[in-house]
Amino acid sequence: MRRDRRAGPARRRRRAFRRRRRPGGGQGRGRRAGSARRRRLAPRGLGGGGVRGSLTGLGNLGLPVLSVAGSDPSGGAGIQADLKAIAACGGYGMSVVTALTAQNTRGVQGVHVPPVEFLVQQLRSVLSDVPPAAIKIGMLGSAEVIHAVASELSALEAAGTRPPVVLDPVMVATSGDRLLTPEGEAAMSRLFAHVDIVTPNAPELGALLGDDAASCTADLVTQARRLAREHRVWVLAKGGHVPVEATPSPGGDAAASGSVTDVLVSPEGEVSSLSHPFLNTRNTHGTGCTLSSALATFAARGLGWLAASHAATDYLAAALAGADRLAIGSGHGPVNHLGELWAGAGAPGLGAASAAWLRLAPRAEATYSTSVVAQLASGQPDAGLMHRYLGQDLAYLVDYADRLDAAAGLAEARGAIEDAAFWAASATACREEEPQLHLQLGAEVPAPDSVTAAYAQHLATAEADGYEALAAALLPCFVLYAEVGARLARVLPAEANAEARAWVTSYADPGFAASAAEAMDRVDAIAAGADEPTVALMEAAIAESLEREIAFFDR
Ligand SMILES: Nc1ncnc2c1ncn2[C@@H]1O[C@H](COP(=O)(O)OP(=O)(O)OP(=O)(O)O)[C@@H](O)[C@H]1O
Ligand SMILES: Cc1ncc(COP(=O)(O)O)c(N)n1
Repeated sequence: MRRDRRAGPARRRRRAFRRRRRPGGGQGRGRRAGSARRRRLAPRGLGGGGVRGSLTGLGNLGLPVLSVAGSDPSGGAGIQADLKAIAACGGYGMSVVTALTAQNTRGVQGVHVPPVEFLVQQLRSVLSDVPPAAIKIGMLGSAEVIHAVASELSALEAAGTRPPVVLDPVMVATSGDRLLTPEGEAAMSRLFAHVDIVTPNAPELGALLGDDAASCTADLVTQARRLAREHRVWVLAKGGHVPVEATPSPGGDAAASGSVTDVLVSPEGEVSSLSHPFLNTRNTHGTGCTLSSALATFAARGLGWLAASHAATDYLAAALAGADRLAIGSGHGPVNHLGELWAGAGAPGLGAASAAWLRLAPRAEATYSTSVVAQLASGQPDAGLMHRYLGQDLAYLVDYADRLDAAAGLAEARGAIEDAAFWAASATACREEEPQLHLQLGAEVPAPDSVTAAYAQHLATAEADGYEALAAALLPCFVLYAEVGARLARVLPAEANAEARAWVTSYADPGFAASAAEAMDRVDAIAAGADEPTVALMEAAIAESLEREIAFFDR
């Protein structure tokens, strides 16, 4: 399929966040969780707290959730992550800042804890005006801060107004940098009497118990039960640091194989496991912050701790699955907090072609199960299969280049000179450049088979429908190949053979990604000038081309 590496850089980065099917049917589970509303356990020692009801006309959306946490100026963790997660999960986020960090995706360069009196002032300002429906506590920084927060919570308890409280006992960042003084670590348990649920990761759980970090789920369960029993508190012990058997596979935004298990233990010692596919991504900065904020928000919305834990881990799994599409920073990037929303409802300003492609993302996942892509991902594609596929691709490219030229002609006729130049340059690359890969891999041009012919027929029909439909029909060949190239580059085994490596290198090329992004931008712009029926025609053409691509890869 054809894409052009010489067609110039994309003007804007493509915003292509794909919706990913949630592991284990997240929606269904969410619905089950919803039915658990009202069964939420009241905070210990309190008369209820609970759901505030539909005060706003938004149902149980938009209830205030307070994050008491540190600031991460790079936006992936701390209050910045919390506010995004709270919003994404349906809450109204508020934040009281405990500490400022100088950090980015590579690590923490500095920590500043402002005077504790000012923290107390912030808390009282917020609490006296906007009683939160739940509170999440994150980075505290020092023992002094811990004591101050404990006192404020205890004042709320005395007044009978403490809402559900989630404590993420943040000690060390993903980068390994310390976020709490040793005195603070020792003081952390002082807060347990004033919170409902604690969400330690494995090293934090070990530290809280004066034990080693759990190295398997069974140990995590044992330790979580101990903490829950000793402090009469719910414990959601996170399994992200517990070793997992993982082998790369292509079947996810980040490759998934094996699972990560979090463990929820009630104060009475009842254990529930929450498992999600392990995602082979380095973009895990702020997962703990995100999870605890989501948990607080679902509690604010009236879910019990088990239901809220399911909903929160499902949300996080989806945000993690979309993390690689954000591409923020050079270290451990953030999760994609709003990716599911953008994919579902669309994002403001998103072009019609981009939006159509986002909506098609669940369908596009089928690409990774096709014989050709799955075998390429294994690193050892069957030679016969590749020969057949590459030969048909050569045959396809002949026709595709002609259609690109046709698009150039139609664009020129309308005076769209830049579009015309882009399509024409793409056609040239399609004839002169791309087949070199195929020929290098030993392909010969055969007669088009029925799949290739059907794709050619679809492009011909699109051309007959007009410039807009043709441009739309040409698009998936660019963007799907760029996406497949990028994803396979992440999961290709080190021992991949030369054929797999050459294919993946070719389509993971940044110049090609830029061309695909430019194609998307141009088709978005074409759609922006089209009327509604034409946009509908374009959306249908994109969907049809995707089907043809999937069929093409499945030989
Ligand atoms: N690679 C992964 N794939 C899937 N889920 C993950 C992965 N890494 C972490 N998680 C999930 O993210 C959440 C946070 O887990 P983790 O044990 O890493 O906590 P944490 O150390 O507090 O997070 P952070 O990375 O923010 O420090 C858990 O729900 C865990 O299951
Ligand atoms: C302000 C702040 N709070 C919490 C974390 C922990 O998040 P992570 O462990 O993902 O770095 C962080 N890095 N920064």
